[in-house]
Amino acid sequence: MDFLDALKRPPLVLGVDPRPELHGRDPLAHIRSYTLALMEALAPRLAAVKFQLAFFEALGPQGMGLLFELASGARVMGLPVLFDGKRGDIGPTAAAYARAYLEAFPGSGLTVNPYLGLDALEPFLEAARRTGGAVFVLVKTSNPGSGFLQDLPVEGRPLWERLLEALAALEEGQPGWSRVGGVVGGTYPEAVRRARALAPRLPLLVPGLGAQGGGFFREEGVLNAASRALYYPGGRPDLEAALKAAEAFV
Ligand SMILES: O=C(O)c1cc(=O)[nH]c(=O)n1[C@@H]1O[C@H](COP(=O)(O)O)[C@@H](O)[C@H]1O
Repeated sequence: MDFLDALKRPPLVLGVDPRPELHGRDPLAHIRSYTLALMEALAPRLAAVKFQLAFFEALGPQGMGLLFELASGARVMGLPVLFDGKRGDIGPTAAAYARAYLEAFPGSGLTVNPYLGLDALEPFLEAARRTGGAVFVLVKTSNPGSGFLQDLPVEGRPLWERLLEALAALEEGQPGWSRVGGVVGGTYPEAVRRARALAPRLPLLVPGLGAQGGGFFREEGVLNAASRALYYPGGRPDLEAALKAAEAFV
């Protein structure tokens, strides 16, 4: 499955960030059954499922096994899988991260961190080209302090805009959507619109919908991601409420 197919689906991404304390006495078993049921119920309304690696890593080795099972389940349901790991390192290590999450685990998209520079992004991009994947680079993140580095002026423009333009240049000359995307927080609506205008061929992952106060964007190529607002509507696992929440968005 090519991750870019996500862009032909409804523009909503289910974020899976499981908190074991909300899942009763056998949390892993409940996270497994709830997530599978939720993905199945929401599938026609979703572009993709985004698994936040930190929450699975925090569950230890069994959590990583569960991640593999749930990501495989999503693929069987025909849903593109995005791993949110915000990885980034020197070339050979970046290549190992890319092998891990775009090949060994059944993902086809991965979030990455651009702090090491464009050469360090290349192994991710190379893996994405080979596997039909996509790489989403942190551009303007949703958190209140993101401006400290990301808004720094560079030749009169915010750093994140310069980064976005450099990312757009990576896949120049290729037809269709780029395999490099940008992450722009929905808590900064002006930045989402500006990013859409500056890099029209880049898929944009826009997290922050709902719980962080971010809105829903209908611009082409925008994937709106919600974790708590969809996975724990009302603050707990609730299939019916999640379906209603998804219906309200899409
Ligand atoms: O890359 C991300 O997905 C991401 C980028 C960003 O700028 N802000 C952000 O919140 N995220 C992730 O999106 C999810 C947001 O969760 P909710 O606030 O519960 O919807 C978390 O998994 C975050 O790690």
